Amino acid sequence: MLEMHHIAKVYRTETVETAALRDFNLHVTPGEFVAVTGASGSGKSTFLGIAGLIEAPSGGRYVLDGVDVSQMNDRQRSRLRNQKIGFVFQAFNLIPDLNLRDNIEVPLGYRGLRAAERRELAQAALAKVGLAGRARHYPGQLSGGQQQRVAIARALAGNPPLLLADEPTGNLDTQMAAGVIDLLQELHAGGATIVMVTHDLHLAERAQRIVKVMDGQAAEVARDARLHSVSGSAA
Ligand SMILES: Nc1ncnc2c1ncn2[C@@H]1O[C@H](COP(=O)(O)OP(=O)(O)OP(=O)(O)O)[C@@H](O)[C@H]1O
Repeated sequence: MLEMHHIAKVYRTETVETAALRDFNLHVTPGEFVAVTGASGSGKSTFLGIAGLIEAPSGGRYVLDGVDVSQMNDRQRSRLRNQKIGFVFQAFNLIPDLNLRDNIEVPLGYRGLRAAERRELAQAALAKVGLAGRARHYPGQLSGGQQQRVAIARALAGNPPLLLADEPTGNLDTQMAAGVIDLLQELHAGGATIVMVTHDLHLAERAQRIVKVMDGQAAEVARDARLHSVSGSAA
């Protein structure tokens, strides 16, 4: 689904050159739920920007859902992004003046779907996240956890092969965060491929696999190490 081979990303200013990613390798297979974690400045956002086709890598090869996107220009990348990727952001990014159904329909419009089809997909996505009865409500009438569920519905409405989540519970209290992670786990159980960036190790534990970014490189976190780091037990 997502294959990164020796990805490099260098940011250059007049005086400084920063290697944000260097020899970054990651394979995510269809149906996996992967948490990407790491310290501040380790390169998580840079990874997400490249994975989400927002930025181009400086080097290496990135294959997304069978398509080599390494050499694509901005226009080609953004067209593919609409088809292949559903994004979930920390700040939900819902449009306050649109009701929930219209919020979900916006990106479906970018994909060229007709009105009746958009409506059907939006309603189905709302049902999937348990908010079918709220289609005409506005984001401001919902709790933060519910807003994030709508944002997840928006991300998955067009059935993109890959769901990318950037600190999806960062703006939520513990209980609401747990609900959002439950939902991601449900979607994963239903076959979705999910890559979630989080600095929170407890949340990362809820994923099927954890990858830690250190100094611009990805390392698998072994299961024993995970248990040890969270519970203090190597059992
Ligand atoms: N646009 C940019 N221009 C210059 N340097 C950048 C740019 N974006 C990121 N960097 C640098 O690249 C490195 C990786 O940054 P990145 O934002 O990917 O880390 P992060 O793990 O997401 O951090 P955080 O958890 O704090 O968001 C850092 O040293 C950062 O300063």
